[in-house]
Amino acid sequence: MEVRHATAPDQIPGATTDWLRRRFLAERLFVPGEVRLLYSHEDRIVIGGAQPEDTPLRLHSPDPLRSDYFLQRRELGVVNVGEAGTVTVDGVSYGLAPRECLYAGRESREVTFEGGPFYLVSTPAHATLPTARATLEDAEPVRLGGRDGSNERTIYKYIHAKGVQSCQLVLGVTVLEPGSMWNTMPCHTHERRTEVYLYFDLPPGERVIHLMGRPDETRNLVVADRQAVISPSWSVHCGFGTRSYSFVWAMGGENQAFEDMEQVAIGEMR
Ligand SMILES: O=C[C@H](O)[C@@H](O)CC(=O)C(=O)O
Ligand SMILES: [Zn+2]
Repeated sequence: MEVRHATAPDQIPGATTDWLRRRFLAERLFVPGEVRLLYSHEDRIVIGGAQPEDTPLRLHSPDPLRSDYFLQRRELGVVNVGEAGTVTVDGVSYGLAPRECLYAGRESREVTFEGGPFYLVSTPAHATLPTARATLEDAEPVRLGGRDGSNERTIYKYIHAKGVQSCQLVLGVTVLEPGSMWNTMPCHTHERRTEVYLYFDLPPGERVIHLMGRPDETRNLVVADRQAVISPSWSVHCGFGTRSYSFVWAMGGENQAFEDMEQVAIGEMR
């Protein structure tokens, strides 16, 4: 498991493209036949990809966690970013349609994956909450944006204060309409949470130009399908694609108040 240290905004001026990509972009989470994990010290979020081939894959507990099993002190969100799939938690199997979500609570001992592939996001957990599946309908889809802004999109909230319960994880999926390019515009920061975006449903030859950094000191990352960007609390996170796409957004930190964000007017951005 790769471990990444936390960063500070004063490291951004002078940063090279390569440095930015090594710190903030996860390029290879999805490898056939593997569960790949990445530990970020930003709110101790672990992200990963599970891409089973002919045999099911099992969630292991890498040494940096120093735990008997992965979810001993953690909770987990799983999103199917591929075709139909099944996630089994301690002997109970949950079928997940494309873009659907499973929450696995703390102290779940055995998690296995078939089909998918699946994107994984985990945060430390102080309590044991029930494992639960969330379908697209459960998420009470909200339409946002419009044609004028090239940002017609539907946001599905799965794990949040009024949905599937968790200790700190907040997670959902946003799906852009064909012909819509922009996500999260106008953009924001949230001083009390780290957020990670995993872009998916993007055709192989296409890219998302993701903007990050302080509002008045932005940089871009050119992101391919099934790559993730870590946004520390001080960083904006928004982007536009060369085609429409979907993304999983997931947060961990001080609170779960989705609306607790600092809005950034486009005129403040540099
Ligand atoms: O803090 C919240 C997140 O950045 C996302 O929910 C934004 C998003 O999905 C969108 O505007 O499309
Ligand atoms: Zn956000």
